[in-house]
Amino acid sequence: MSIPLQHPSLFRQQALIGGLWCAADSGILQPIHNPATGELIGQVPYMGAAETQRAIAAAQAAQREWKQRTGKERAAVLRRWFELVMSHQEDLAQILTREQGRPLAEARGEIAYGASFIEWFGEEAKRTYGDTIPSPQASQRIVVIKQPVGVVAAITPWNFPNAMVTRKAAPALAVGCAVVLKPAPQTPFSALALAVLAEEAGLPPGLLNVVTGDAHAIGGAMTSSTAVAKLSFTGSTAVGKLLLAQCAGTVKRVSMELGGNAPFIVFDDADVDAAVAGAIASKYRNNGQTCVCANRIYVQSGIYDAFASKLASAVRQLKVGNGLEDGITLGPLIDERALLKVEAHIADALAKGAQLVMGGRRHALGHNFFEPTILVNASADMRVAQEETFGPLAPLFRFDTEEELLRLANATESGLASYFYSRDIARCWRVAEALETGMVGINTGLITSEVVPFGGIKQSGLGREGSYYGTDEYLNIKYLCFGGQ
Ligand SMILES: O=CCCC(=O)O
Repeated sequence: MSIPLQHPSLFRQQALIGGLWCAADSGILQPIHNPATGELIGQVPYMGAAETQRAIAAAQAAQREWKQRTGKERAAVLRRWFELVMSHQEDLAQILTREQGRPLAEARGEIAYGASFIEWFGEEAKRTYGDTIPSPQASQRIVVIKQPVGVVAAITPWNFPNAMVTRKAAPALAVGCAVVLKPAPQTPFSALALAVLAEEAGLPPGLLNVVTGDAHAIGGAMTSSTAVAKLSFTGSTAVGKLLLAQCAGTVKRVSMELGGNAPFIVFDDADVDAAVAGAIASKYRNNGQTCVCANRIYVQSGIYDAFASKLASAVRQLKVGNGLEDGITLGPLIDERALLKVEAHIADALAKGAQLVMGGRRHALGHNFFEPTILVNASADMRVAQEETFGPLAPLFRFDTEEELLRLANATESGLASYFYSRDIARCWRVAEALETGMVGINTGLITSEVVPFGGIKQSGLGREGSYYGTDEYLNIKYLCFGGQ
């Protein structure tokens, strides 16, 4: 299958190690398919530990020189990278929609979102400020400086093939680190295209390496290497725990952006139309395949029926199909495993007393398409209450009091995002402070951008990405004590 691109060189079917585009040592290739059609898009090298170790060595060598550059010099390279990404937005979106499935309009949005991290962290490169601390000793002066951690290993997910790469690589490169990236096996082409543009922007060879292939072998080489100072991972909590355990052996710094189970709460005093619009944005963005997507929708009894009926009307307006076609708002799910999980959550909920308002089945279009689904009378004993569905399923739970709601919303090991709608300012503060999540949307269903600290508490992760807090993840703090003053 060929992709009609204005710049065909953006579609790379090789990995990048130390500035060289290369094949796997074994010569083995991994086929990549379009989730909307099943068609073969292309192939990437199926690499393993040996290639990863070479990428780490190349990164280590390149970082020695890169960390000596000024923040202003590094910022200039990132600025060029940002501009190139934006000027190739259409081609990058075409690649992204084919490998990931999201509608083209949404894919263009992701390219701009991804680029915003390059722009933001390029600007922050000039602001890795230190500190001075008044000394308790008259003869001493105390200064705090920040230095790049060194080589960063990054493992990124398939749900944001572009933006999760830049959200890790941009801050790392901005502060003087080098990166070895393993993109998700389903969506390697967006990451490889970003690397093509980084090269064109003048990023020196070896600073951004992209290794595709055997997740287990590549991850193992990354976590066991003493040359890798930091691992940044976005993906499931189960894999995150495994990587955390592997990183213990070399006491690496880690950032973990793991799974969520976001409550979306609508109080009786909410603006119901605004809450419906927020629920559509939060639940159906990327077809429900976002770690901050609403997973459990709690609606207070007084407006439960009105909300359910307005939500159903809004969901009926969504159009399922191949993301390359005009007017499509929901693409396919990523793979068969994703479909099976949505089906299992629906079957479990129906068996335990929920009722279907709409959807509930694989879509007539076949492949990985699923009907947008709404369930009412969901309850705490159902899998939809306890696990992230990661699909277009909106289960509606009923609650009576704020106290009951907080108990239900916080009854999970996840703590990534939460959302609620209310027009009572006192309640807004009270509930925002009581929700056990790293991020809270109040009267909004969309909460992410490059300027905010994205991240979770509980088992949703460690560390923050984006915002000025995001650079600290790639910096070591060093304190200097000047004696004899
Ligand atoms: O799914 C993870 C990222 C979601 C976002 O950045 O909005």
